Amino acid sequence: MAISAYFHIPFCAHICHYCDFNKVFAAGQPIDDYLRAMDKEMAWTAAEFGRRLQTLFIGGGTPTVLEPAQLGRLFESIHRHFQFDRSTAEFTVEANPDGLTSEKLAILRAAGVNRLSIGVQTFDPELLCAIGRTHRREDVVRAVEMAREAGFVNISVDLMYGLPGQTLALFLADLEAALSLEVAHLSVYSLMVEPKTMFYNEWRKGRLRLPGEEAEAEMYEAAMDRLPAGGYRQYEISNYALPGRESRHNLTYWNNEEYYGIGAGAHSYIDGVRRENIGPVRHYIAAIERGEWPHRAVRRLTVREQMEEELFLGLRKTEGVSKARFRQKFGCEMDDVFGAAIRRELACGRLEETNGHLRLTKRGRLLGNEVFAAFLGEM
Ligand SMILES: C[S@@+](CC[C@H](N)C(=O)[O-])C[C@H]1O[C@@H](n2cnc3c(N)ncnc32)[C@H](O)[C@@H]1O
Ligand SMILES: C[S@@+](CC[C@H](N)C(=O)[O-])C[C@H]1O[C@@H](n2cnc3c(N)ncnc32)[C@H](O)[C@@H]1O
Ligand code: SF4
Repeated sequence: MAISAYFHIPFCAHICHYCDFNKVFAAGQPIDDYLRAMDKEMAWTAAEFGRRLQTLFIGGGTPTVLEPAQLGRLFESIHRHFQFDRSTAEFTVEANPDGLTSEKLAILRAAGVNRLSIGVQTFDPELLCAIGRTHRREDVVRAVEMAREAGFVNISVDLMYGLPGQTLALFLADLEAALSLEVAHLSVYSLMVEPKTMFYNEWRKGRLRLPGEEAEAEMYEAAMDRLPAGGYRQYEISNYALPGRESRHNLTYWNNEEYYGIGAGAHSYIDGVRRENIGPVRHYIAAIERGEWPHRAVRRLTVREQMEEELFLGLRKTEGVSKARFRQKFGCEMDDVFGAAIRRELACGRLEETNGHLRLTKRGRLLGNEVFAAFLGEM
């Protein structure tokens, strides 16, 4: 059976003030050793769990900071260890708007990459500076143009809201600018202030001026109104797509299906077991060079935990969780397991039932975390 695979490239040319993903400043890093270590992890993974892939996602960090020759080696490894059908597999690479070149884009296309996810966050020059991004609005327009010239049709753009100093008016302007790009897919994330980021330090010192909960909710609602008016369907709490352009890779996560995670800090889910790889680059390389799987944590989920994940991940999708799929996977009814919490959330209008699916209402989407907390409280 074909499966999804995530490949992590933890290097960035510059570190953004909000980012808590597994990444390091690229200069001086043992990138070639890292790619060799990934090659081994790919070989072990393919031998143990199978070679056939249906979706591939190279994320980071910034995969496109790799030099052309390094990108070539990464793709050579992927093609040597795994098999996928170029015409049907979804193959995404993440990129920043600056630093993308037509040479790199051509290498991606030649390797079978057919989806490009560009991190834009905002188009406003002052906000870009405030969050530590190095690109300008012109870079975004040029990156999208260059990607199209290279043959990319399936392009996605990430935006963020709730940024320090961001107003509803500024965010509405970002939505319009994003719409004018006419890309296939938009992800719209609310800023999370996470430990070990520059923003967290400022926030602790009381120096980070965030828009506040109410303004943030208004921005979320603005996206939920404006993007569908532009032809995009919201298919997940933070994701919007033109018809047929939903991210199949990310849907494997929300459908609680299996995936490989290769590289430092990558997560995988296979046969009911979640694994998290070692994060620090040198420790990851050292484990592999000793001939050991680079795992930091391995946990077999109980059936109960698998059911909870089916519910929580599935509720992120606009269509919700399918009751029939739940029955098929677990041999029992969702209502028998979570009945009391479901009934309460239905009664207060944060959940609804349609076409055999349980899903968040529009209000529920706004209060997503509270709904999840209500379920967890019950458990
Ligand atoms: C981890 S980055 C990797 C891709 C690429 N380096 C970039 O910056 O676009 C992927 C996306 O995660 C989102 N992101 C990162 N940190 C975040 C945070 N603290 N809160 C919300 N979204 C965040 C951003 O929208 C970003 O585009
Ligand atoms: C925030 S999402 C952005 C996706 C993008 N909006 C899209 O539609 O393709 C991607 C980020 O999630 C993280 N990520 C995704 N899958 C992962 C996995 N299996 N293990 C570790 N990190 C993962 C990576 O940091 C990656 O840069
Ligand atoms: S947001 Fe992207 S470019 Fe910025 S530090 Fe995180 S991974 Fe690197």
